Amino acid sequence: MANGYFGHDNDNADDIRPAFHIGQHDSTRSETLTNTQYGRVLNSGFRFVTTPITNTHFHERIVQLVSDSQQQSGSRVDPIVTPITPGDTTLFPEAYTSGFIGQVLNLEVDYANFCGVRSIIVPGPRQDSTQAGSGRGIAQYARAIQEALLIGTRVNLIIHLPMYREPGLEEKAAPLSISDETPDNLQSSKEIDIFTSWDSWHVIRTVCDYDTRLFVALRIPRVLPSKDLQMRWFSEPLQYLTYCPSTFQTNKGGHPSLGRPHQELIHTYMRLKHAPYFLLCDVGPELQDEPAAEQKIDPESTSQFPTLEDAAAATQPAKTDHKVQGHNAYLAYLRHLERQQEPYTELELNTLTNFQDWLQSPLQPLSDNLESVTYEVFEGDPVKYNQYEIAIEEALKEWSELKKPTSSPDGVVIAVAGSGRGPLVTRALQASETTGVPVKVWAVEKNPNAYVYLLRQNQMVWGGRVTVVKTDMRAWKGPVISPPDAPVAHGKVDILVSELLGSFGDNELSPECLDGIQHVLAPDHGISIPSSYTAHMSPISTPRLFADVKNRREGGDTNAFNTPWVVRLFALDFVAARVPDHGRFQLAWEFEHPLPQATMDTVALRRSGGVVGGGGGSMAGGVGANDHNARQCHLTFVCKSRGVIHGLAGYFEAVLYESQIEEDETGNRPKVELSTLPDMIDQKSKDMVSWFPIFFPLKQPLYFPGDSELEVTMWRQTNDAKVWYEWMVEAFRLVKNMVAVHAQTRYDD
Ligand SMILES: C[S@@+](CC[C@H](N)C(=O)[O-])C[C@H]1O[C@@H](n2cnc3c(N)ncnc32)[C@H](O)[C@@H]1O
Repeated sequence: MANGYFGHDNDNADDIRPAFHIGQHDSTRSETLTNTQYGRVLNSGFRFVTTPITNTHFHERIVQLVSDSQQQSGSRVDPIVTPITPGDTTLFPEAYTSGFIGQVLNLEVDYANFCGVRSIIVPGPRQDSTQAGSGRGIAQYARAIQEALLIGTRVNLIIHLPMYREPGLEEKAAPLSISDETPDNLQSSKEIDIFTSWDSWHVIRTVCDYDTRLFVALRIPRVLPSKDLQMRWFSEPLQYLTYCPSTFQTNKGGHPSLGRPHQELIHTYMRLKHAPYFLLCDVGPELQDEPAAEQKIDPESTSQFPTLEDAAAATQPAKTDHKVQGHNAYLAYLRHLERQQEPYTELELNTLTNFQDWLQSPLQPLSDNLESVTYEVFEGDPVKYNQYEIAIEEALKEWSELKKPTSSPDGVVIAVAGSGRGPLVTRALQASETTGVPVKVWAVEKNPNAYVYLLRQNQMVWGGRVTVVKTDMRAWKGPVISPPDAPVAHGKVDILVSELLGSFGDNELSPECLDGIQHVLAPDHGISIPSSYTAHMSPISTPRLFADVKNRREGGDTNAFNTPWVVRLFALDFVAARVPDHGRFQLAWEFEHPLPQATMDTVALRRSGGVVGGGGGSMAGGVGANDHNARQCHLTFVCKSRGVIHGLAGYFEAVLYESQIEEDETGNRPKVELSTLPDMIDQKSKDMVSWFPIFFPLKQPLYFPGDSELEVTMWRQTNDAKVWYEWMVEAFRLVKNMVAVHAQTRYDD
């Protein structure tokens, strides 16, 4: 059948794709479904269905109450709503599907909570706070949701909101009172501000203090907004994507379908680890032939609650009902899209999806001794090691071409500083074999357990070609070059290979360790792989991570907001625009190795206490021997759309080796590099997963208006005993001749 989405697909059955959970909602439904009706909906292919908590009887009762109260002129006291009666609802504890609620939230939430309901979809506000005259309404709405979360202690509240307010398409509901009506002149603006609906959500969740039981059901419009709004919603806790028939277009075969932008949006959103469910609204099946449950229970019998048996009997299906449910074209189309989803790659299946937005404390390989299994995880990513091997190969080739001297008569002396279980040692030996340049390899490691492993590797794999040394690299005197029976003499190293990099480059103290071993490097021709590394950052909106960090702090981790977390950032919105001179990702600072001799001489002088007055010693009270590794940056990010940030995403790049011979037509020398920057990783080290980004959280989310500048100041602070980061973000907006300022300051120790 052409374009009917029934066909078999030829995909590989082993491919695993994101699964679509598709439910059904009927906006005209006023009663809980009977078992038969429920079965019918499930039989037509839906996985779940919504039910109202209360019925029209309840709604009419409330409207009447409001109207009576308004007629009592001068009355400023709210009418008292009597409790829900059996006539007000067809939801009983044995029915437990999710549902829409209307007015009088607390009563309904409380009752639903009693019935065992776990998810309640609450219609969102019909106007947004940024629309004139609506601010108070949103505040009240948010306050009501906050209270409902307290009352419904086990339910998730899911606020149904449009992605943006499509002009003329907003639902028109009968207002409860005259004061709820909006004057026409407030609705007639021709300008479309697409962020107003998100603004309302932001107010609601802020009032609810980022409660982790608060979610969004996002109504998808027929015309999608710009990508920045799509990504803003992507970063929010999405529970449902709701689609009405009006969202779909009709294809040539007369069947509902979605255009390319919609397909791309679904593709993006469905890569989330906790992907949203689909809710198809008002697409059938028709269930009118089944008598409504309400008709079987006398709405006036408010004094007598039916027994569970009576209620169950009243909702039994009619025995004569044999109507077969038809094919649902909307559902079939979504199933078709499900089959079109890209299968997960090996990398996504095994690593990336599991780690999405999962906060990890950064490793401290200098102060802690890593376990074998941690090394095994490192070794699972070949990309990093391939890049190192290429860098060593290039260095050896050029060593030979430039006829550089070697520190040993046996060949180029390579020391792998911080060898772990030895993967870089293996790569160094391979590079020597590939290039034919002889090498003498030393493996230096301070972890006593990894040292045992290295000794075994040397016996079993490297054929005794490596000298293994157990020491802190900063205390190593260099390769022993004297014969066993002569007084000990130390030689130099030609190529110092290390991998001490953290997610922000320098955060695992690579600069401090490499400074400490630099004295073994051959002074004139010795090189370091890596030769330099840089830290980069971008301000981000990550409401879920903010809630996670907040919960950790409330759970007793008092340093949760002072910790830079390692995390595979995924559900995030990069709020900064890409504009000339102010990129989305900006360079914070750089480290280079080896350091110039003059710097090393100053460090030595300070350490020996030889610098007195004028420049010696740090403000922190030490001798200042590590002051040269302090850094500071002040960066300006431009934000076109308004939003909120929850922290800074940190990345790094490293130059492993830069050619000393070749130059391209623009005078640049070819480099072997690593990068974790989202816009560079594919070019420099595709598929590398050894490092996830780092997240520097803010203690309070920082809201900024449209056309703002975010100014980020960060420090790498150091005294003689430790290294730490401090960070601060300010938002500026130019208002005629005035400057509006918000500020945040955070630090880590
Ligand atoms: C990130 S791991 C890398 C290990 C290995 N090169 C790899 O790629 O699998 C860093 C290693 O450096 C070692 N290390 C860190 N600081 C050191 C120091 N000051 N002296 C010696 N080893 C050190 C750690 O014990 C750890 O084995």
